Amino acid sequence: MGLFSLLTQELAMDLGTANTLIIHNDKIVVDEPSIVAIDQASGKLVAIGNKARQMHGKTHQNIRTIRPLKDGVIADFTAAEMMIRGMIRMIKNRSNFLSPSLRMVICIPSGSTNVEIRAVRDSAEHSGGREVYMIYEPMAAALGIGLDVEAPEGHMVVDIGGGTTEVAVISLGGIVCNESINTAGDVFTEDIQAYMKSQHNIKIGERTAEEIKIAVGAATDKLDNPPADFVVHGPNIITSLPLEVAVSYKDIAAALEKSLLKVDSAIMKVLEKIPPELYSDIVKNGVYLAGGGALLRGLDKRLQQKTRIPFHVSEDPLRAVARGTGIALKNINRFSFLMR
Ligand SMILES: Nc1ncnc2c1ncn2[C@@H]1O[C@H](COP(=O)(O)OP(=O)(O)OP(=O)(O)O)[C@@H](O)[C@H]1O
Repeated sequence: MGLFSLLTQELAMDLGTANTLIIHNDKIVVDEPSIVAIDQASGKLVAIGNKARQMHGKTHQNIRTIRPLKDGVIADFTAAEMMIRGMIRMIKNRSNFLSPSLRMVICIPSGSTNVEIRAVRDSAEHSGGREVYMIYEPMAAALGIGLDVEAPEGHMVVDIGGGTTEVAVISLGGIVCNESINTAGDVFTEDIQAYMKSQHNIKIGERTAEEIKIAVGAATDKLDNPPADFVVHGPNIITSLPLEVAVSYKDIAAALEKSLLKVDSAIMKVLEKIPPELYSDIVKNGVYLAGGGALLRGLDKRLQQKTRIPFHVSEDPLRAVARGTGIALKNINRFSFLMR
């Protein structure tokens, strides 16, 4: 090990609205929900990641759970810094991680403003980052999927995260055209809460709605292998008495339809903007789906039917962006032109 590598530690971070992943030495060393629990009186950190998530919706007045990111960008600076610091500390606890000088690559939504980018950079620097580089999420997703982003060939990626859906066409190491909308996993979860209230008179929390989405979430009401119904318990919104409701994937497809139409429309907008030479590459190569939203059952089939272009769900879509950020870090000189 050279002196440089002893003095400089490197890590790649997928700082997401829903989940934060850190790659160190080519391994995912942190994979935690992006949430912290704070003591209201002292302002001190009580829990982070999974532990804080377990408290979400169950706290008393002295403890507040905060998700520091909203719509893909930092919404609460103090909480974001606490979270980044705490997650970096998790690596230190797991290994002999020294951080005299920390080099970090962090991904950011392609629609970020300069102020939002500055916020991520400041938070990373305050958390110990000496050299901080940024890479746009769709570019990281494409690298993580294994696409040759430098080739003179069009690749299209749709990354449906917790806060944003990013649609981008990449060629020659750059984003040729893109759309970024705030309709993604968090909105799908809210749709399910609203649907359960309006259709079944049952009140459910964010965590239960997310469980339903994972268990029976679907983008179409015609699935070849439908999942079993998911049974939900909660209070009747009128009587407050306990209710039990069996939710089917068809219910969830109906609940998500309005939001999925917005995703369809973002994809159509990008397809309309693609230069013809790249369009034919995309028809040939297909479009890659990444992010947790890619796991919605039947989403690839739905999009394929709407566009008549093949859609592929990438391998381990929840980790594609983190993998790509790690690849960018490992090849920092080669990919410096992809970073800010
Ligand atoms: N099996 C599943 N089906 C549907 N949605 C899922 C599934 N698993 C996870 N999700 C959703 O995926 C979202 C998280 O995805 P991901 O980790 O890619 O987002 P993120 O990187 O944190 O967010 P962003 O990129 O918007 O900042 C959450 O809304 C989560 O509920």
